[in-house]
Amino acid sequence: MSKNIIQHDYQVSREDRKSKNNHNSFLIWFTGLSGSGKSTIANLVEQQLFEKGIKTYTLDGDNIRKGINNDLTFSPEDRTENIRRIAEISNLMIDAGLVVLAAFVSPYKKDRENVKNIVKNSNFVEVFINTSVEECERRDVKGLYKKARAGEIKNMTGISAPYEAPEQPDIEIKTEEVSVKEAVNKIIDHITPKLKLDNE
Ligand SMILES: Nc1ncnc2c1ncn2[C@@H]1O[C@H](COP(=O)(O)OS(=O)(=O)O)[C@@H](OP(=O)(O)O)[C@H]1O
Ligand SMILES: Nc1ncnc2c1ncn2[C@@H]1O[C@H](COP(=O)(O)OP(=O)(O)O)[C@@H](O)[C@H]1O
Repeated sequence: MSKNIIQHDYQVSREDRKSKNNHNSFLIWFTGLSGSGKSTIANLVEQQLFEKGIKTYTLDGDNIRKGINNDLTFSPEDRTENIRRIAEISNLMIDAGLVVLAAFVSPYKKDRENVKNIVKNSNFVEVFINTSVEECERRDVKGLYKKARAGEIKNMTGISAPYEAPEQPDIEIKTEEVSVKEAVNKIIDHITPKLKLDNE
């Protein structure tokens, strides 16, 4: 089927959009357990970028799993499809000239590798929000761990489903050791050089 799909080249290119925005576009991918701190940190990173005039957009479970991916469960296969679609959406947004922040548990290494392949290595910054399951369970922001322990939620990452930690993330944040502010600063410091256009 795909052999009959012929890509149309449009006159306004990704490069044109980047130079109009005066910054590069890429994907900052936050992975970690539920309650690890992905949304808290991504939200503050986006605010700082936004205030500097950077064009951003954040994708997270709320706007994706309630919308375009509302047909998907937490089975391994559906998580893979969830992450694949998010990667494709991110790729379009990168094309549109945005700095995309994506905050998903994304527990499988092969799925995160697939994201990197879809958006291309140079457009992918992996941020591992490394918080122990004990701490996430203690925080239990949404009461999900309690439900998982009671057997009301199956496939709960960290309890009854695996989390494959990144081995060489671009950035690792141990939230039990650093404050939210320190975490945000570390990420901003890492991505600031990446924002600069190559011809500057
Ligand atoms: N079984 C199970 N395991 C993990 N998480 C669960 C589960 N059921 C519901 N939730 C809630 O869904 C959010 C995770 O969705 P994601 O799309 O990020 O998951 S995944 O990347 O497809 O694994 C996750 O959001 P965050 O807490 O923001 O990570 C949870 O609120
Ligand atoms: N250093 C830290 N970094 C991020 N979150 C932290 C930190 N210390 C405590 N928290 C708290 O942990 C919780 C993380 O929740 P959330 O950001 O929704 O996680 P996730 O998006 O990974 O599910 C928040 O209540 C946040 O205030």
